[in-house]
Amino acid sequence: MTTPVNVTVTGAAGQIGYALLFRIASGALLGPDVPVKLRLLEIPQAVKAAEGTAMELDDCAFPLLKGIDIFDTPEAGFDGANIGLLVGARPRTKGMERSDLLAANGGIFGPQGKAINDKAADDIRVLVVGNPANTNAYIAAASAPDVPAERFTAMMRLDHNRAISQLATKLDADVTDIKKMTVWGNHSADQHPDVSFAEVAGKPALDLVDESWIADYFVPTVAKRGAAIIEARGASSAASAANAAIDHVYDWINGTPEGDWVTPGIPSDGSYGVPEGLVFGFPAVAEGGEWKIVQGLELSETTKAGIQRNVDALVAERDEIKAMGIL
Ligand SMILES: NC(=O)c1ccc[n+]([C@@H]2O[C@H](COP(=O)([O-])OP(=O)(O)OC[C@H]3O[C@@H](n4cnc5c(N)ncnc54)[C@H](O)[C@@H]3O)[C@@H](O)[C@H]2O)c1
Ligand SMILES: O=C(O)C[C@H](O)C(=O)O
Repeated sequence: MTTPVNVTVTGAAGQIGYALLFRIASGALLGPDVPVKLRLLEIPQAVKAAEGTAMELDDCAFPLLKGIDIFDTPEAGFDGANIGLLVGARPRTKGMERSDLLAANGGIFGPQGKAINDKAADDIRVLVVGNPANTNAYIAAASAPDVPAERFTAMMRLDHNRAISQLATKLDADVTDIKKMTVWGNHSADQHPDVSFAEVAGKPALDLVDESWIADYFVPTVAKRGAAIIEARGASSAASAANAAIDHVYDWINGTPEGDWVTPGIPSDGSYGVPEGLVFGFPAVAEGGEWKIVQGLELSETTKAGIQRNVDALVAERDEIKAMGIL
């Protein structure tokens, strides 16, 4: 039998964890022939709830699920991990400044990065979902000097999927007709959703929608969708976030379809003027388990400005965590 892949999920007892674990166990993360072992990492107070979720996973009798273990230290949770889904994070609570949020998450993603460095399998691939996802991924990567930085990624796929859905709705098109969508930058309201290169059933999207719709509806709707979901549900997105995490990892491992690209948050190699190392949403294809940034795109002034806005925001976060001595 194929050796099971060890998948560590942090924040396993949270709402994204609950939407994610059953899909991983069903084979959606890696494919219908790949057995998995789940390693659930939680804080001690939430271990009991994680045990409840594990009982439910058992009760599904998933053919591909070959084991579930629950841990409350990163060293144990990431021991032998092939895939790490870093979902658990410190949410912003009332009265908390942005710097407090960065400091609290630095205290989570620094030690988790170190544990990945020391304990994970050589082929470890990490997706950070917990916010602020791009900077948390940066902190984890910087805390794992022995792991290639490009193995640390942040989730921009939810923004990418939201952008596809908005364009499809506007044009009454099928989502599968939309290719080459891009969301540059940070998973925050600063992000720059970009239809410049998108195609709809083979036609340039820019020939089908006008500039005012893009600027006044599309960009703010996609960028503020997370807040709109919170407003409507009274809780942040969970199933759509879990779905995007599945899409990101599935494509990373199995490759992106020919003639299309997706948006992962990946450490910059300096492409498009983004400072090296910043974890940034880029148009990218996956081949042989590696993300490759799509090169040679001719950027409009609007796209260049959107990229710069995100660079400035992420550089500010990076400088802030360095000033706080987190790295
Ligand atoms: N990148 C994205 O697109 C995206 C989308 C939606 C949500 N998010 C973020 O994902 C994160 C999780 O969301 P949720 O709705 O599941 O939150 P949640 O509060 O329901 O669950 C978070 C879980 O993480 C656990 N946790 C906290 N610190 C931990 C640690 N050090 N180690 C292990 N587990 C820890 C908590 O005990 C809790 O069970 C949040 O930061 C949220 O903002 C990101
Ligand atoms: O958790 C949030 O603040 C929102 C989330 O990142 C989302 O985009 O849905």
